[in-house]
Amino acid sequence: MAATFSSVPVVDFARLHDPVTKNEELSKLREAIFVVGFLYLTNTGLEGIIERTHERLPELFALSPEAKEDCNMINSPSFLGYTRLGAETTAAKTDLREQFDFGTPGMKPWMEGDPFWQRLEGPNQYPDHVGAKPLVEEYIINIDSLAQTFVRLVAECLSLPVDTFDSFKGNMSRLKFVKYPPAAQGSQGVGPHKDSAGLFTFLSQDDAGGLQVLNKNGQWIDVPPIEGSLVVNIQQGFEAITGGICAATTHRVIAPTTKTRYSIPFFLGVRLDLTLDQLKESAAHIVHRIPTSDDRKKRAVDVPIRRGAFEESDLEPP
Ligand SMILES: O=C(O)CCC(=O)C(=O)O
Ligand SMILES: [Fe+2]
Repeated sequence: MAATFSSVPVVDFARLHDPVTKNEELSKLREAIFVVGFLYLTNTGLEGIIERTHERLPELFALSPEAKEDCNMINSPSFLGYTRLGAETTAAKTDLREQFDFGTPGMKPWMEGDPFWQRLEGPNQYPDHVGAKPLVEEYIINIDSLAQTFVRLVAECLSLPVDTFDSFKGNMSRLKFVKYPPAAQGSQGVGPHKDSAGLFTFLSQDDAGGLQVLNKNGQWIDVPPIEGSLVVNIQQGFEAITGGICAATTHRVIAPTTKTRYSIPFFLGVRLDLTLDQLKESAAHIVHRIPTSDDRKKRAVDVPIRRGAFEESDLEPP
């Protein structure tokens, strides 16, 4: 039976940078990437900006319905802006959450003649609230830099050259502010899903709880809050470029019953101009470079990949 997990491992970002502890921490990271697809990242140095941002969320969500409608996502071809409570469905059920979506600042509006995929990269719609724009921009700059460092550490833990994944980064990443109001016991905050369009997610959750991940035995495992940490998970974009070896894990949020849950996920974007052929070629190349003694690589080339982006026959033999 495939190795599975009963809790989400903790990886210490500071220890990944200390020459004395680096190798030990890299092997924890490797195990988390291969077996769980989720980990807590602690000691990131972003605790200050994360705390300051959480402090501002209640007032942003308390803006008038008109102020929020003014920046409704419906106006944005890039799916950026506000989504009201109950407007989103996951796994055929309504999610009980309200959210603001932002993208990496500086994107130009799509123009006739631009490639069609570029419509997904566009300018933000900020709520009309003092300090909202600079806060979002500061958060994105900081977390984007952490995310890029993290991806290099992932390459290292897989024994790949550190820059292996650099060229897969997209022009635009996404940041969300999310509010889950209290609801009846067992209600769906967000239904079971895998994060899709990017490489990795970096989530800051408050102390309300409710996040769960699905292990390979079909059990839901709690991801209780650890103060100051980020919960990091693999997205399907990364799963595709690693030929299914590093798989995205299904997760969900059970709505809180007594207090509001606020969370801040950041989705590191993948390049949107990759063709399927380029993706297959680079995935085969990456899988090929992961040491042959590795069990998971053997599985990736031996058996059909159920959750990968393509069939086993596309991979080179080890
Ligand atoms: O809000 C959370 O804690 C998780 C959100 C999530 O999984 C998502 O938006 O993809
Ligand atoms: Fe998610």
